[in-house]
Amino acid sequence: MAVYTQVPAEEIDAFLTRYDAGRLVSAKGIAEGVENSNYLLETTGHDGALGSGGGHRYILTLYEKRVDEADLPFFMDLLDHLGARGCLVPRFIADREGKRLQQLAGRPACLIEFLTGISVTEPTVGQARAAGAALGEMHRAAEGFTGERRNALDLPGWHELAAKCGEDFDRIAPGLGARVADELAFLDAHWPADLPRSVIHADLFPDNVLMLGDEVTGLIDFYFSCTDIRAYDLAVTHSAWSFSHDGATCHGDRAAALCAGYRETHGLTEAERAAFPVLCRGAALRFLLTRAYDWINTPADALVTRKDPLAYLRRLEFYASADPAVLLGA
Ligand SMILES: Nc1ncnc2c1ncn2[C@@H]1O[C@H](COP(=O)(O)OP(=O)(O)OP(=O)(O)O)[C@@H](O)[C@H]1O
Ligand SMILES: N[C@@H](CCO)C(=O)O
Repeated sequence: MAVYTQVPAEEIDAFLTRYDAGRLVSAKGIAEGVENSNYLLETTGHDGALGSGGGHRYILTLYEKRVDEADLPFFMDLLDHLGARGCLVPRFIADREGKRLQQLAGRPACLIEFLTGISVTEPTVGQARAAGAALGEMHRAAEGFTGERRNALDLPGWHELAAKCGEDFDRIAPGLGARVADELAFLDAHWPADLPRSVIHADLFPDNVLMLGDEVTGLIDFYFSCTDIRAYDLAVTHSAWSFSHDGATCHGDRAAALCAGYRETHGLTEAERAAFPVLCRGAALRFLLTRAYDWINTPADALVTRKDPLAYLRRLEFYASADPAVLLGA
């Protein structure tokens, strides 16, 4: 459950009066997600009347722990850029004075366009292909975007996170601290330096892709987007779409379809293909580390469901021993 900040309905209704969005009909806290507080709002629409197909929908997001308010203009500009180039991404909605960033219940808050679709929990091969194609389209559309944001969760950032977890790693699994230290040393020695960089999503998990059947209807949750190695985005997506939830099984057909979809809309250079296994190891370590940090620092009885760091240790071990040709499926 991720509603960290409870906002009374009257307060949301009063907040909406800043916009041409109508009056509040319903507000429901959204259980999915771990980072921010999200509400699904239904309103009467700006004419004050319920449309025949029901009300108008919006997402209300209150920014919590990892999103820095100073980064929000970067995310807003990026989504404007991508949306203007045909990507199905949600726009931040401006109030009557043109303001998109607000304060609500003491937190930075934004009203966001609602996109239809559902996030799949067990992607099919067709859905993995569509996700890969959507990632490639996003990378194409991002060309020419001039905004820059450092990836706080890059290799130096992983070192910092690992240092913060320290001795507590071994409370999650005996030997985990030593394994993380070994992997960091490997990545220090092998992380590629000269691959093409661009703005990347950096968290394109199935829960951040809205779909209807095999069709992508929206890419959401750009709050980790940043400037980094472009093919690292495909590695993150590979780690998120190709495995069983516990990370014990890699579904080669899904992985191959994801990469084929990406090739259809973007493609990889020879250097990106050669570096892909290392990029996948980095992606697996990134999510292992953030999950381990949250595991250690979130009380077991907190409202939010902690995600299993070991599901990413298993992915890491898979990537560390996989045949490179198998990873890309061709
Ligand atoms: N623009 C949108 N249109 C429709 N649904 C949305 C939209 N934005 C968010 N949602 C819904 O809210 C849920 C949580 O949103 P989001 O993934 O942004 O939250 P988060 O707390 O940042 O999560 P995460 O743990 O993935 O970082 C999504 O899974 C989706 O169901
Ligand atoms: N997608 C991340 C959570 C958001 O950082 C995970 O599954 O660990």
